Amino acid sequence: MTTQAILDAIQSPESTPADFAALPLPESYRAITVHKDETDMFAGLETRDKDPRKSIHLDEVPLPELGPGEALVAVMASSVNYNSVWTSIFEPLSTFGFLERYGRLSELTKRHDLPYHIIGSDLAGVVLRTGPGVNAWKPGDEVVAHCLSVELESSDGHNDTMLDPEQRIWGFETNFGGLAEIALVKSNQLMPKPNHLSWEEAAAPGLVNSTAYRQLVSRNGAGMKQGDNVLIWGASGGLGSYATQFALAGGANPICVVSSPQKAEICRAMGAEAIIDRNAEGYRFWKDEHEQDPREWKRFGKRIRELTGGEDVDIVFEHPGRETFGASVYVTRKGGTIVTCASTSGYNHEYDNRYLWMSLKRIIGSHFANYREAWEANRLIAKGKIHPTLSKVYSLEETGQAAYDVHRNLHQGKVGVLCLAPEEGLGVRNEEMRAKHLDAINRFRNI
Ligand SMILES: C/C=C/C(=O)SCCNC(=O)CCNC(=O)[C@H](O)C(C)(C)COP(=O)(O)OP(=O)(O)OC[C@H]1O[C@@H](n2cnc3c(N)ncnc32)[C@H](O)[C@@H]1OP(=O)(O)O
Ligand SMILES: NC(=O)C1=CN([C@@H]2O[C@H](COP(=O)(O)OP(=O)(O)OC[C@H]3O[C@@H](n4cnc5c(N)ncnc54)[C@H](OP(=O)(O)O)[C@@H]3O)[C@@H](O)[C@H]2O)C=CC1
Repeated sequence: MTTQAILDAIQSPESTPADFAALPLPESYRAITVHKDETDMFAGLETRDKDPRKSIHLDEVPLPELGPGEALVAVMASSVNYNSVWTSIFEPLSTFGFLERYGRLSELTKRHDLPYHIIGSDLAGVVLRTGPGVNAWKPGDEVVAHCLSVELESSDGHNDTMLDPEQRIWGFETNFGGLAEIALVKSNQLMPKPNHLSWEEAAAPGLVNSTAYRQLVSRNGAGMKQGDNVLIWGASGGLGSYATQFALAGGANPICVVSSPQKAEICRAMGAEAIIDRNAEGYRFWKDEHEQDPREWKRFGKRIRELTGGEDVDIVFEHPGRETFGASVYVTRKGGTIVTCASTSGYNHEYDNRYLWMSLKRIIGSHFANYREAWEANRLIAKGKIHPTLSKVYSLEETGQAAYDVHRNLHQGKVGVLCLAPEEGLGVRNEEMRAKHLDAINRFRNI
């Protein structure tokens, strides 16, 4: 049995749930992996010189056993997230440590502790099989998957599932991720595929859209409201391209920071007016490796005031980390919020705490999203209120190059990967709705 029969079933409009349930599953499938015995391959190199094209492999792997509460999904398309870049350069830690720790939890989780890690935290595809206890989904359902994996055996996670002590990011801290022809997920990761999008468009928003939603919109994050000035770093990147859309759709005023005129143009096309090209304006927040330059924070703050008519920002949408964090804390208005979900440029942040406490500012840590937040973020995509920001699409074989592009900041928005889908543009079920939003859906394409 090969994956071709699965693809044929997905592409036939006649296929029924019973047909999918009756499809024999293949014993193995193709998947993007990193290898445990290569964990030290980049030892001694600078972060920027660690090349994902060298560590990322396309392997034939055995199909994992399906457990209770789980689903096997035929993956039509996936996307590259920065977490896959981290995995591929083995920073800040090798993800094999996460798999080993997960493997110690139970007989079933032992499946994840393997000498290879199938990576990827997004997918759009079709449910093939569900395990015992799964009633909400059935074979043949067209789905996307969010990347929150939780056990929920402790009371701690029952207010907000992100607080579960066994909270993990699927395809980063668990195995059997989405950059593959078949993926293993918990059924409470599944959500309906937006029917006006192709497979690769539907697979693009998931992780970053959900993260930006919690970080910026949800009461668990900054709780953005109408009229807020929101400073968005990397506003045309993965997270930022969704944060910018949420700010605009929610009646806030995004101040978009980017690093080229081309990226500024993308933000303008999304509807943003206040844009800062950090390259053109040459901000140097650090004088050297050890000392920041508060005059540069002030110059940046003045520029923001010019763009807002004299106002400071209510919210900073932070993720670059060490390089920008001091400036982010400085430019936030009295009582405002810096909400952070990452530290791309370094996780040891420094800022002048006087500007935080004397001006009653708050720093909020935010990480991915709970199921409800991911569902709400996906619903906005399905309703055409927020759009995918897919720029370029690669084949599964080219995933190393796709990850390299993201690592070297050569990409725009999101980068897609075709898994089982033989070409782009398949899987659209609602052409009428698509036609209404076509320009917005294609805004990031091929730039
Ligand atoms: C959705 C997409 C997201 C992204 O893209 S995010 C970006 C990518 N992600 C990352 O870069 C994060 C990668 N992860 C990490 O770097 C590490 O993952 C953490 C630093 C977050 C955690 O480090 P660790 O060593 O795994 O965890 P510990 O909590 O330090 O646990 C080690 C031991 O320390 C004990 N411990 C924890 N807190 C305390 C405490 N407050 N007092 C005393 N001990 C403590 C624990 O229990 C455990 O112990 P025991 O080894 O025996 O199990
Ligand atoms: N905790 C969580 O749940 C999540 C965390 N993340 C993390 O967030 C980070 C960003 O992810 P994502 O948006 O997908 O990545 P992208 O690379 O797609 O976008 C990030 C953008 O940030 C800007 N940027 C990068 N470095 C700097 C810097 N030193 N100073 C200022 N701006 C910078 C760049 O834009 P420009 O050059 O135009 O300024 C870049 O395009 C990653 O570290 C990722 O692991 C991502 C998703 C979820």
